[in-house]
Amino acid sequence: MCTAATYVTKDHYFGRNLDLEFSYNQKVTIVPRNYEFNFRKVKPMKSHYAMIGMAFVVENYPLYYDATNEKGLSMAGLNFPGNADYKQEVEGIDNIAPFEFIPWILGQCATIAEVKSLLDRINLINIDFSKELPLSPLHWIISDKEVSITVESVKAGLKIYDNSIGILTNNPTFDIQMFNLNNYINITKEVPENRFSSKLDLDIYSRGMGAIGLPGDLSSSSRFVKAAFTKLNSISGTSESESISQFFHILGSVNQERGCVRLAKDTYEITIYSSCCNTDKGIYYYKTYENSQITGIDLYNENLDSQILISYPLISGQHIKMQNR
Ligand SMILES: C[C@H](CCC(=O)NCCS(=O)(=O)O)[C@H]1CC[C@H]2[C@@H]3[C@H](O)C[C@@H]4C[C@H](O)CC[C@]4(C)[C@H]3C[C@H](O)[C@]12C
Repeated sequence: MCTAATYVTKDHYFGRNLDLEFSYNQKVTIVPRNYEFNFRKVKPMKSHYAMIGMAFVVENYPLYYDATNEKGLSMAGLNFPGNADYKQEVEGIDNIAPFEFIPWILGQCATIAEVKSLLDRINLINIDFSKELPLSPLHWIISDKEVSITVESVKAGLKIYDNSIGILTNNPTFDIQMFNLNNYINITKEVPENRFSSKLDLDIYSRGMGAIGLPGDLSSSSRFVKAAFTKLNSISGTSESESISQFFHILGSVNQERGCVRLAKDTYEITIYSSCCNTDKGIYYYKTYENSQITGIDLYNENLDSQILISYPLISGQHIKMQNR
């Protein structure tokens, strides 16, 4: 499972939890403006917007999980098993493989309006990156500094939803996830009133009782509700430190701890990394399951006019600051 979120204070933030039972060798990867992007069915992109994000680099190709470009446009792919349906090639439109989708959009677009016009002539095709890295069943959240959309290629075609809450998890389809929020209309951050019965003298014996009924399990529909509630009620100061702290707390509300979701004997899904990109400043922050310290990588600290991919391996292991020695 995975969860993606957006958040605005003074700046705009975009990030995700990557939940899985194993790791590819993903790294924070910067694609400079003149790296040549090759595509299977459309013309190469020789120059484009620079971008930063998490990618598994294979044969010098960045297989992005999530990324942000220099215009602040961001995009993340999340698992969508059983629903994702990629199509056969169609002549006369842009046939893009799912692993090319993030570079295709972030390379050319600055805003969601521009993304929507590219999506008008796109066909997500069923082409594997390789035999070893076959098609991933994904759907995507794409956000500029103002708004977000969700893109789902399903049996019925390409669905584009306005994502007014800036949250995405996994199944079911986005329209159903949004409808499901109706079931939680009563949940509140406030001290609840007794609406059960005026004949009973019910007691507020604890703080937080307004949110009793907010799901706490790790299913994708429950994480959608929990992350939406946490994000929509989030308050923080506007400094970078306060903003990214709050962002990681939003993602932390739907973290997967090792041992709670078993997939097979001795195999458990965990939150492998959490990311938070300041999309205005181009700084990509991350934490990993074994490294709670926040690490940042600055897009603008690199030569963005080069042609060569830049990758930073994830720093692993805890970095504990001892205070009395
Ligand atoms: C599995 C990842 C999404 C996390 C998630 O939703 N996990 C939940 C699993 S489940 O619902 O509970 O089964 C996705 C996100 C991005 C994906 C990767 C990117 O799309 C880039 C390449 C694409 C290649 O086709 C396959 C390998 C791959 C490297 C992908 C592997 C995997 O599918 C990733 C890592």
